[in-house]
Amino acid sequence: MRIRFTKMQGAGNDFVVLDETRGLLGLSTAQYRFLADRHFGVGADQILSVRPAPRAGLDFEYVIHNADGGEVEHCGNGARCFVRYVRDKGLTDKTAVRVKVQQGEIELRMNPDGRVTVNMGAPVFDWDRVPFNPIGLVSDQVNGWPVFDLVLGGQGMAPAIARVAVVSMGNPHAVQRVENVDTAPVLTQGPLIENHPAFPRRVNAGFMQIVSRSQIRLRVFERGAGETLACGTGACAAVVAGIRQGWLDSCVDVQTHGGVLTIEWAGQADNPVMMTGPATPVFDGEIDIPEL
Ligand SMILES: N[C@@H](CCC[C@H](N)C(=O)O)C(=O)O
Repeated sequence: MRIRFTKMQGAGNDFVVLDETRGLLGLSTAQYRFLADRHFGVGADQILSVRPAPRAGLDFEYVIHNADGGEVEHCGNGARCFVRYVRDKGLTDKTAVRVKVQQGEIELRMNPDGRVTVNMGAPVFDWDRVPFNPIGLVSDQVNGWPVFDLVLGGQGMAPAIARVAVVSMGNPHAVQRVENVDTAPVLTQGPLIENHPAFPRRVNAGFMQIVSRSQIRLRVFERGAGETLACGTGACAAVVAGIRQGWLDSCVDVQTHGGVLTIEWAGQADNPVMMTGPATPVFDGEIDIPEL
């Protein structure tokens, strides 16, 4: 099967975007994995499939698959690329669109400066909904906010403890504070946190360096994709965790290896998290996808 695609990136988190507004392509898990493969396919952290709105009042639905082929609930950088894509391709001329993702509905707005603002919805702290099982973990409180010690041990590494705050932005995140993201153990601890048994659907592992009350540096080892140059939901989760622990103000610039995302959160559980950042097309192409 030969399909058309658009390659996009948002702060260096890269995507293959597929137009399924006129019919589903019916790709298998292995075919998503093939598209994401940087040697045999196009190469991407995630695949975004744009579909028609499932009900009146919505403009579209978009479905997200990680590079490992698994479908996921949410993707912040992908949301910004999605809205740029539907406008560039003439699928809508609206500057504000409402879209269904797996875990709900989100609103997106194109700004005059070309950046995109996404209302990511309210963070979720209900452990069952993350999902997260804290039973048996040592916990503490920072500014009245619970943090948990994950005991990590892998082949060839001394046992380590990662003290994480847990939050869902529709998808699960475990965020720890580090002195310096450049030397943080992202590649050694990341896979161990991702697969820690306290997270039954695995988790995205964030490493946050506080620069000031309005600026952090962040690296994220993403579930199903490994370390990416930026993670939008990870940036939201880190800022929420930093505000809750008393370290950050309500508007924070998040410096990632791929660019800056601006995150705003008023601090109450039901306040939505707003994310603003870039969304850039890279190229259009066609590819033959094997039967997999
Ligand atoms: N890169 C994304 C997050 C994509 C999904 C994530 N890997 C997960 O499995 O939850 C973002 O920008 O938020």
